[in-house]
Amino acid sequence: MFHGTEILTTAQMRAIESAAMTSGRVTGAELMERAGCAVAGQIRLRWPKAGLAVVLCGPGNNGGDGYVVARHLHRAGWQLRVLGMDNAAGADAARMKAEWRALGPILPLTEDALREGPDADVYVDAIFGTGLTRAPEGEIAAILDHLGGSGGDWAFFRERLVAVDCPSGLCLDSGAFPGRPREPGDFDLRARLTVAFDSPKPGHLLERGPECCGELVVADIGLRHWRERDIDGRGFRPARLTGIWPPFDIPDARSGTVLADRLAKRSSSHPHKFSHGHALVVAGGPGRGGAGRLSARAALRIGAGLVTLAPPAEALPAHAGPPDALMRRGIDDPAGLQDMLADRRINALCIGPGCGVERAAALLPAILGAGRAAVLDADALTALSRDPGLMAVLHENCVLTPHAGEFGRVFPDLAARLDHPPAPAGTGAAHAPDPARMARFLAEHAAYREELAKMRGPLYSRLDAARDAAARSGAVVLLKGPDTVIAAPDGRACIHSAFDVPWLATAGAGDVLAGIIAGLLARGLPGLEAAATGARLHAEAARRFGPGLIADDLPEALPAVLRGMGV
Ligand SMILES: NC(=O)C1=CN([C@@H]2O[C@H](COP(=O)(O)OP(=O)(O)OC[C@H]3O[C@@H](n4cnc5c(N)ncnc54)[C@H](O)[C@@H]3O)[C@@H](O)[C@H]2O)[C@@H](O)CC1
Ligand SMILES: [K+]
Repeated sequence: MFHGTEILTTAQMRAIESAAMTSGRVTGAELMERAGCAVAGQIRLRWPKAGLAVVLCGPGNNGGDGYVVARHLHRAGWQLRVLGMDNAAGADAARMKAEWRALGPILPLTEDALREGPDADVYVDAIFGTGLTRAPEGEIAAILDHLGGSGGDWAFFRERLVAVDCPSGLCLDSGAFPGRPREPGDFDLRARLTVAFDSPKPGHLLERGPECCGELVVADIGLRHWRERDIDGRGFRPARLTGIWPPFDIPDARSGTVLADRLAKRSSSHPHKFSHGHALVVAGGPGRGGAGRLSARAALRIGAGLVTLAPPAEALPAHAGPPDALMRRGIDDPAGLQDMLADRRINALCIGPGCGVERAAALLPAILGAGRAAVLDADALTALSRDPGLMAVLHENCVLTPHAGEFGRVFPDLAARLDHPPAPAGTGAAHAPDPARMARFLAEHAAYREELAKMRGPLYSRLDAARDAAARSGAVVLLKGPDTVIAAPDGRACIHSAFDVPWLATAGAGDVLAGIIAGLLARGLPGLEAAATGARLHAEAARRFGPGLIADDLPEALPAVLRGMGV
């Protein structure tokens, strides 16, 4: 399975937490103590001199964490103003609240109380965490808007806001704010630092999450045992949702060495060019060649043993330039393609970049009919959207690489759900495991954990969309963006968050990605792994090159990336 940092949905997080507490080896109060202590520790690391902190505590366990933060900062000599609610729920949060009350007062959680006090050094947002089920309203919405800068002082709060688990109002399964537009909005809460617990959640990495969370620290609160092993030792790996290769400095990301292992295992000790596969890149007619050549160059650089570029015969002269390592062969029609595919050593195909929609539509049936690993990008996706019959021929070694627009063409209903997210009241109940189901989980955990991974948050997410698209098409779907989501038909999924390389959004970058994935497929990686590894290497090449990057630079940056990873 994939390696990288494991990501847990909020339902998985709750299940693991419940399993830990049910075991009797740790209590909810102990977990809360560890969580609050970790947040206070991170604050003290960044603000070594004790100052004034305002702690905003919501109605649930996120608020409970807030009272623990207040107590630890108080012990460290900080001045505190704690704002809380009357109706704190849950025994653990109530206990933490009472412990704080023995040390200091609790002011009402209102915008007036927040505004009345002096400016603080740190504002701790402990209003809502993984339990958010709907858009905040009334007084709490006013407080969150104020912290988001409705009073004109967003930069002031941005420097001082520390979020417990997430900025409140952010949905940790989707990275969007229920009740708000999906695009960046006025007064979105933006933290300087977010301290999450045990594992990142999808919402830390998708959509608005990375920008609004600020620096993300994932604190270990001692749940690893239950994440990796259930009480009878059979294993509770969150095997259905994993894998980021983070721009964040998450300590247990083991991606580099594991990737090296994976690629090394694909090479025999006496490598031959055919042992590294043969990729065929279908290119377009005269004047359209650049995109296909970018893909082909990338497939070569990532280590496919042989790469053949296949434009129409009349365009062969236009494709005569470097690299000389690239083979060329004209293919005019499906019969020509089938003829070429008689060579069984061609084990990975790439179609779409610069191909032209008509040509893609003509060749796609033969490409898919060959049953070999294939990347479908750009014009091939448009052709696919025009011929739903082709959807039935897709298979799990096909990788579809749509950006949002292409995704909307191929899966219009799923894209519409992303554009107009329903936010029905009470959907949160569906993603909070109830005690009876939890008991069943303890008996039949294997089936249940899969069910859990598929439970959804209050908003339809890019992760949900990619998974639904993969399940429907039977192919691996890589939904491109700064928050790329890669999903397999069986529900496995990866998120590759690369908000730190905005210069990767450049013409031709997608053609290179398609070529990298085709090259990895040729080298024998299965669809999901090829797509996720490709997304990672692609972003890493851009990161290494830096601003000023054009797509032509990406394949050339790959050797250094591979060297850096010990491949
Ligand atoms: N998962 C874990 O392992 C741990 C979780 N802890 C904390 O517990 C948090 C989750 O706690 P809870 O499940 O109590 O949930 P929250 O504290 O996030 O939310 C509190 C309650 O507010 C209600 N609510 C949700 N949306 C609302 C809205 N828009 N307006 C008004 N009320 C709303 C919900 O009914 C929920 O019960 C985590 O984010 C984390 O901070 C930690 O204490 C320690 C360990
Ligand atoms: K919070």
